[in-house]
Amino acid sequence: DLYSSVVGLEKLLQTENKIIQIYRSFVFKTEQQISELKRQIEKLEKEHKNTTIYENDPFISFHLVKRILVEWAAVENVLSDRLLQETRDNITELQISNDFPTNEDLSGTADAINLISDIYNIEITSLADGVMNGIQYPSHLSAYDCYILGIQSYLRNDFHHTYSWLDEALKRFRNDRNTADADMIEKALDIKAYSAYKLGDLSIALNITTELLNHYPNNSEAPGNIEYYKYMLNRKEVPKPKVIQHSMPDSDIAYRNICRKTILSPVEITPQLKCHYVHNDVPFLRLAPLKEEEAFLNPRIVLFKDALYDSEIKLLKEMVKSELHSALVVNTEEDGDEIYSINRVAQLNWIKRNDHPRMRTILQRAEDMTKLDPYCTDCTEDLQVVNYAVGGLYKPHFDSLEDYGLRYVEKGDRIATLLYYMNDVDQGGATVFTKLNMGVLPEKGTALLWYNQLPDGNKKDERSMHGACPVVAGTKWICTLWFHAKGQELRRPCELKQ
Ligand SMILES: O=C(O)CCC(=O)C(=O)O
Ligand SMILES: [Fe+2]
Repeated sequence: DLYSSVVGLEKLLQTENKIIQIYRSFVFKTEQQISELKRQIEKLEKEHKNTTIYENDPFISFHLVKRILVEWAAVENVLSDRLLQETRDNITELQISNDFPTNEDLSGTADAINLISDIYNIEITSLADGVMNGIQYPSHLSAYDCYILGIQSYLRNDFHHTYSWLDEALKRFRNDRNTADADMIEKALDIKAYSAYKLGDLSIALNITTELLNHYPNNSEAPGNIEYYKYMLNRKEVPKPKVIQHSMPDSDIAYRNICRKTILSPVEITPQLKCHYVHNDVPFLRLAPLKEEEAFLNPRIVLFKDALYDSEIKLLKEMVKSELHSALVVNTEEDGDEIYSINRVAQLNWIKRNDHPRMRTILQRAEDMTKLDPYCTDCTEDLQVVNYAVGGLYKPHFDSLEDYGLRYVEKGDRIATLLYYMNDVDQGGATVFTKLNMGVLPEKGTALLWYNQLPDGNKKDERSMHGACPVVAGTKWICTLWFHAKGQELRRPCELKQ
């Protein structure tokens, strides 16, 4: 998908530019043809006007026949179909390229907007006004935009959002008659009524359909529907909503609740959280100590400031940019196969430790922070660089691979996660720990460190469940280094004790 990463969006922008160029070129060439056409018509018209049949001209018949048969025929050729065909071919070529958005991109962007509304509890009207959690953004949604979002939600059988978006679209069409299109309003009323019916509200469905029939007396469906709604209402049976309300797992509820909070660090423990400079007895760190900040005490979760430098961030982004691909997750139901999932919307790529000489310094600092060994084979995975676009998220999960079958056993489990934030996110995108009721907002250059295994290293720490809240505005870049149990035997026992 193109919409779910910054790189994809850059491609889309280039694609749009190509569309502009194709049509501009068509217009330019057509204008040239038109002026050539004018020139030729004027020339032949002049000759035509100068022709008098009764004049003493020996060539009169030759000229007249030649003009009509040869010269006017040539005029016809100036208007070539080729230009139109060429333009259509260029557009088709673009449409079948990988850089052209698909219907999935459109529904994906609509899903992202609906998700932001749900997770952050933002009213559709406020969202459409570009106001998100009290922040006014420069961009907003038109009546037509709301209509399209309504149709997209409808195609997903998501009648709640369909109803809200079409309601909003109709309000906006009413306020701005210029953009109102009669067919669109008719369709919006029709689907809005149907959504109300699907949501189990027959009287609203009846009201909207009556309004529909008042404005569009020729609508063929409305009379029958009105009759049906009246009949159902008279039966006085309370109709059951036809939509299945999916019950949210507890972890999702906790996730949503923490994502909504404005202060993510738990008030109860904030006064106890300390920050200090650490040198871990490393001579270099005595000169340039690490800045460590506690984010949680039990289990211990810490932040390191300046864990990644701006130049390194720039380098890492450049290294992955051209080859980002959609994130996969391990499928717990099917033998740990990797699958696409709505639980993780992001694009990523991996960097090997030998891909660039500067990886050495980055790993050196990782070692200083974690006191774990990042160099040995199987001690860590490659560095995973991830980009989330608007709506990008990672639902609550464990990094520990305990539940995912045997294929990871060789390396040992992921005992610790070191997550670097590569930018400040305009809004959203916090990392939240659902069992701990706390979260951390991305801050450029800062790294977050936590343990996924209990101190004895043999079992997943249930408290390590975490997720990434949806990005509301801007984009989010992170990179992650997972430390595996293998190779850490000498470092782990004492260091992970609390
Ligand atoms: O993006 C985040 O904040 C969390 C990412 C994460 O949990 C992961 O990649 O495993
Ligand atoms: Fe994770």
